[in-house]
Amino acid sequence: MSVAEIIQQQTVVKNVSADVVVQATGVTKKYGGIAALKGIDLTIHEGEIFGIIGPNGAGKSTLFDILCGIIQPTTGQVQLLGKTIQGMSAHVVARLGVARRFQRTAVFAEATVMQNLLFAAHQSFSHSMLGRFVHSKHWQEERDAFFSRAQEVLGITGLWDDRERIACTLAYGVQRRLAVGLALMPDPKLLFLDEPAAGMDDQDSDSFITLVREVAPGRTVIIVEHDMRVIRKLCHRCLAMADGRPLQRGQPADVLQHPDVIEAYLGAADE
Ligand SMILES: Nc1ncnc2c1ncn2[C@@H]1O[C@H](COP(=O)(O)OP(=O)(O)OP(=O)(O)O)[C@@H](O)[C@H]1O
Repeated sequence: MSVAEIIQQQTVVKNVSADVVVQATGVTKKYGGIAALKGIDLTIHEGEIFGIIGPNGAGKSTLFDILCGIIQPTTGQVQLLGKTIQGMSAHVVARLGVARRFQRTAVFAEATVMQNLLFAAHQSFSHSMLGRFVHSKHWQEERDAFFSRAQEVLGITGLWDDRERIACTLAYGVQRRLAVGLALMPDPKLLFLDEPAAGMDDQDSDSFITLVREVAPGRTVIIVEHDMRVIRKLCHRCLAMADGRPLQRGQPADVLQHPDVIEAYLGAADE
């Protein structure tokens, strides 16, 4: 069975099991006089790899930041994994099982790959410094758990042989792999990837697509991406935006050839 057939089949399965993981209703965002989002409704189901696309200034990053709780909408509501996230700090949202891989490479440059993963794990520590002394047995158990999780993530991301290498000495594509590894440390149910393929050549982006496919089972993945090749190959569905509004949504092949979407990209290119 071809990859396209597998994705097609997965899409059909997803439509049957309609467990909603992300629900945004009437989301708007104003920055002073600028309306970055003008009313977005969005439903994403468990297990989907969902893309958000659109020309520069369409509002993708603003929507993405709102969906993962980094910024609050001006009006409207967002539910993640069944919980309304209004008023929650990004840290509390993360505890729901949400992880974000940032647009920048986002690794600790002078630390080894393994140290990077362990730092990422410590950021999600359930004990404060005082708590670590009071619950030292639990802390040690947690630390051991982080170490085994880091080993798992090294395997998943194909970074085992690089585990003792200093992050800044890794090739660009490998650093990006590590950045995904950091986001995978808490084993999130919902994984947000912000322009993961930016700056990659076709070979790196193909290997990145394979990685995301491998880590996707059991999670929902949301990607903002300019590279339409990645969207086409990876996503089950996508939302195309323009000027703060939804333009089209559906399977990438249909959305990308829709005249309104083509027009939005051409219009942006003319500006
Ligand atoms: N912090 C901010 N303050 C003021 N205006 C903002 C801010 N963030 C975004 N905007 C404006 O909101 C609109 C949408 O921006 P946003 O970054 O969400 O678009 P985008 O689709 O992600 O664009 P790009 O692909 O270039 O990153 C733009 O007009 C932008 O200038």
